[in-house]
Amino acid sequence: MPAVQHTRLGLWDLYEDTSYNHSPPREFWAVYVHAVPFVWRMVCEIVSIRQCSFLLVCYVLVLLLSSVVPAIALSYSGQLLSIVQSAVEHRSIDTRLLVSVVFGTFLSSSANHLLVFASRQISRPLQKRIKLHYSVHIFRAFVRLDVPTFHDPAVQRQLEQSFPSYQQSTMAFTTIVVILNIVTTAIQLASQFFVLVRLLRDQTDGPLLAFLCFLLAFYQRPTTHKLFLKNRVWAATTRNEDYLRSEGLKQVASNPVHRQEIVASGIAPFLLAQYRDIVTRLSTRAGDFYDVVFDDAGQGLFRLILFPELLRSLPELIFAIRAVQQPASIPLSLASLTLITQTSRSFAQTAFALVDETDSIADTLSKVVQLYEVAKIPNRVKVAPSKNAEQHDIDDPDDPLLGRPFPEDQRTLQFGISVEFRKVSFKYPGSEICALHNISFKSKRGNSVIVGNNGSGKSTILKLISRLYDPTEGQILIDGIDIKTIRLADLRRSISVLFQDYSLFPLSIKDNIGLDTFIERLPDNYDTYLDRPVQDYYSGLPEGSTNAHGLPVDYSRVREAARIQSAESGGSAGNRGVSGGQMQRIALSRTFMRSVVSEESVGLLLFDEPSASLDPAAEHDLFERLRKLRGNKTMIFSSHRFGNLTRHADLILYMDDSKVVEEGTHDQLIRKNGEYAHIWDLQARAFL
Ligand SMILES: Nc1ncnc2c1ncn2[C@@H]1O[C@H](COP(=O)(O)OP(=O)(O)OP(=O)(O)O)[C@@H](O)[C@H]1O
Repeated sequence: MPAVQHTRLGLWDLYEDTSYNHSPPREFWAVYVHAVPFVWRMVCEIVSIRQCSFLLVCYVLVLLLSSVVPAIALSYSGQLLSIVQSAVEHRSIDTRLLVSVVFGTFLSSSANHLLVFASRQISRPLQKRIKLHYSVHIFRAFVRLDVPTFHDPAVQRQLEQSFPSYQQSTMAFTTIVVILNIVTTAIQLASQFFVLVRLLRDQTDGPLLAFLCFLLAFYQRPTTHKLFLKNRVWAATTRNEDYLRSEGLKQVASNPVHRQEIVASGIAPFLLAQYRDIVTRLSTRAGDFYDVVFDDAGQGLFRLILFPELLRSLPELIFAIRAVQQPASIPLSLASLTLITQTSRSFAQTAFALVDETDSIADTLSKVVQLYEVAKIPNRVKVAPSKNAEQHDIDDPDDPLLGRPFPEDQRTLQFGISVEFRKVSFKYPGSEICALHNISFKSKRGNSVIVGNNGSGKSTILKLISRLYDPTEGQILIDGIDIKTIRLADLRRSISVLFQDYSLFPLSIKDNIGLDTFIERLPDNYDTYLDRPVQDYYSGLPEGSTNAHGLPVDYSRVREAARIQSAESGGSAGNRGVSGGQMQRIALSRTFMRSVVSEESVGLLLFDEPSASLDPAAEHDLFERLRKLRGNKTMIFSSHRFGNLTRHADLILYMDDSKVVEEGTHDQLIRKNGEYAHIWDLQARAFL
């Protein structure tokens, strides 16, 4: 029975599923073994990128060459010291040997510089190509997710952790570098070990010292907090009201969306007082989760800082002790002692580097695994196997051919699509409240309107028809076919929808698919960006302050030169001077364009409050256009307004509290004299 362990860390509650906790050695090796196929896949992908195989081979060669240079240099400096020692002892010098050693030292140092230069020159284009390739991989990982999956906080967190900086993702290249570093450091270590053994061959304590350095360095790894072991499953949350409020207030103060409210209501001093109060109350307890975890990990510090230092001085220490114990066994000259300590130290440093890298590779490897695993997060909205249709082998849930083709005859779409709800109930993910409760209706081809109070479930019906979510219970039929069995791409192609909470993309109006007269008045017409997807950058001096030379800081000239709009000229933050109603018209145009351009493939149009932000003339115009556009297509509206829309509707659903309470045409519902008739009466009276 898997157990969840609860720990309090400061203000935070940590919940850990202990069934994932393994002993450290198993944990350590599992990361490596699990990562092998993923790394192999990554290397294959990199090699298949244009020119990357050539660059990669050059890069590997350069690194391999660089890894043996330190041993060669070490061997030359050893020989140099021997020459000095024999010169001191015998008062003579072998000039030819000296020249060749000096020349060799010069050559090895030049080779080192040259190789460092070459590796930089090769790594830049290699890194850029790999980065471009993986930016497409990451884009796909994001764009393929459906609504409930994407909005799941756990999935959001995984995406954040796997792609902390979307544009800057150099993960794959870093992995290659880390792996190659391990290989080259191991070669360095082996070659230096060889030089060391050769140099210390005649010393009684030489091999012992070398062995000791190697062993100690290998076991001396930095400690990791157990939470950051790669296979653990945990979540941390805080319920501290003060902390939540302080974070909320910080966002209120920093997010541009709230500025208008803060200024207009003059609440800045109130917010400040509130924030100051809370921060004083929280004092040092306030902190994000990772701050608390690192405070908790403090005890590893002694081992981390003190011990490596001790280890680095170990050669000198041992030799000093040996000198006291057995003066006859230690090297006699200072030159020999220097040679031994220098070589041992260089060896130990390389060994340390190897240990550090083995630790970082575990981290890197698990990121490679994440890079591929995140791209496979299963979507919640799945195509179900249908009884009558031929099913594909469900190996790839993203296969666009999965499911039943719809419609079987494309020509039928021009006559519209029927929609039927059978005992449908629905709760939004993570919500306990029923947004729809046991709803049944049949909207035949034609024009239906869903009306009702705020929060009664109108928008939710449209979201279920477009299969953003699946019902918690019950069944939805599209032209008599279970919606879950229909091929998703076909379903989406045949439905065009305008949501109440529509969003316009941070792209040009053209890209948003726009068609309206006010666009001509915008400075760049259709090319006007609604919201700039790229931020402008400014130097750190605040506008209106004075710099160190006493000059007032004014950005207007650089702004003008760079053609950057300031907030005053109406556009650096938020949308570029487009009103709410105009935004809605752009969104409507998008829906219209889809229906006009792909007239044959769209059979169902869904409109959620399409005229909420429109002026009366624009609203009239909208319904005129809809009438012309509609032909025989099915249209389903959700609306608060009763009027022409409901009067001519083939079916009206009146909703209250997640249920359909009345159903019929306008005349039928008026005759019934229920809720619909009551509201109609209220709205009509407002015009008397
Ligand atoms: N994403 C969501 N997560 C959780 N609950 C939601 C979500 N969206 C809507 N709800 C809840 O579902 C219920 C129905 O909402 P819905 O948006 O369908 O109502 P509506 O009739 O369209 O309202 P309105 O007239 O205000 O647009 C409401 O109680 C709402 O709070």
